[in-house]
Amino acid sequence: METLPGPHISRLTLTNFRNYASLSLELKPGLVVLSGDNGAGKTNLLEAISLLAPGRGLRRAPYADVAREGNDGSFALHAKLDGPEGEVDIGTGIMAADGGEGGRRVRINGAPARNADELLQWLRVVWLTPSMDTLFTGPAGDRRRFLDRLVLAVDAAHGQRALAYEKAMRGRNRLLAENSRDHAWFEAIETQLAETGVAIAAARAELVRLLAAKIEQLPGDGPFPQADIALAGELEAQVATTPAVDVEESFRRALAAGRERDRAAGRTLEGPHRSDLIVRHRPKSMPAELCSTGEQKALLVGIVLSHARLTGEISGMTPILLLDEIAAHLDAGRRAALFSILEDMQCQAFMTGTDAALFSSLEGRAQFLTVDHGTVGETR
Ligand SMILES: Nc1ncnc2c1ncn2[C@@H]1O[C@H](COP(=O)(O)OP(=O)(O)OP(=O)(O)O)[C@@H](O)[C@H]1O
Repeated sequence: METLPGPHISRLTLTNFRNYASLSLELKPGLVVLSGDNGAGKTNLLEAISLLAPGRGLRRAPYADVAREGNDGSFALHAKLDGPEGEVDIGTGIMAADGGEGGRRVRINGAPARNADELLQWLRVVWLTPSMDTLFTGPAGDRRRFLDRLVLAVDAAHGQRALAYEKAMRGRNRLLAENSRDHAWFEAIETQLAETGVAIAAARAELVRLLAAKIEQLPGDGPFPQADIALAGELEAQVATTPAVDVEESFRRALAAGRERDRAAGRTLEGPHRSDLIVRHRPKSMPAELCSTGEQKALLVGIVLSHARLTGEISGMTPILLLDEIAAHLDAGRRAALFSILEDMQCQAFMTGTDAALFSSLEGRAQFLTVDHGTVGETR
């Protein structure tokens, strides 16, 4: 399937965002290199772009931390997008009067959006940050969150599904904590948990199936090794072989049967909030968590690039990629390979580094910007 060049940000404006009092940047399609000293504001810029996707951005920070310190607590971002369907204006931020309550506002072409999920009609943003270096060795929750973001990029309904599941789970946990024996209440909540839980598991299983097929297309002896990916989770295993209604029913029954056990534990012990993503380094036949730091990074890059291709095919929109300190763990050969893959994908990709020299092979093929204390200048 033919993938069109992705939408790209042609202008980005920041007001009172982190260490930027005000900034207006003209951006080109393709590769953008942001270099500057530690603390200059490179990651802050990527964070701003990540807020053009639903959610709390790549740091998952409270909005109070995002607003420029010493100000009134407000911040605003504007992006002009050039996409297959023409130009789109996106605005998001927090007003001082809101105080962060009720989430950030989103406007698309001047009109208020119902929620941030509407952004997915216009662009997809995918990121890879140094905090993800511990993805394979860290807690399962990090991998679940990573997986759910991958699902959300190809299936815009996934965010609402996850919210509905969490809400139902909080409701059930509250009943457990209150020592309630209200059977009808439990049944109503557990029915919701079963419906949304199975929908989550099915969406994850579908994503893993599609992504695994895409990973197959990475060259077997290439710079970014093929990963074997699988889901570890009761529901995810069942949805692969059993009709969803039957999985729902058995999950509902298991929840009802597990009430006293969960009451003793103080929380719901079963469900897709306990699942994990299992990754193996295929050429080495080794669990990802036992690979070297550089090997894990290369594995992750392979997964993220495969996912970006998949997203481009499914949504028709190649995602905008945010690659924070990407060059740090990659040797020269892998860096060059990454650059040429990104160019082939025709996506706008932002890459940061303290050392612009790591990107010198991109001279004439990328936009180079220097970041310095909350200002950004064009270097060449
Ligand atoms: N709300 C805020 N208001 C003002 N400044 C902030 C705010 N939040 C963070 N900063 C400042 O932003 C700077 C960090 O910027 P950023 O994380 O983008 O750095 P970086 O260029 O990516 O650096 P590194 O190379 O070290 O990763 C710090 O100096 C920090 O104090």
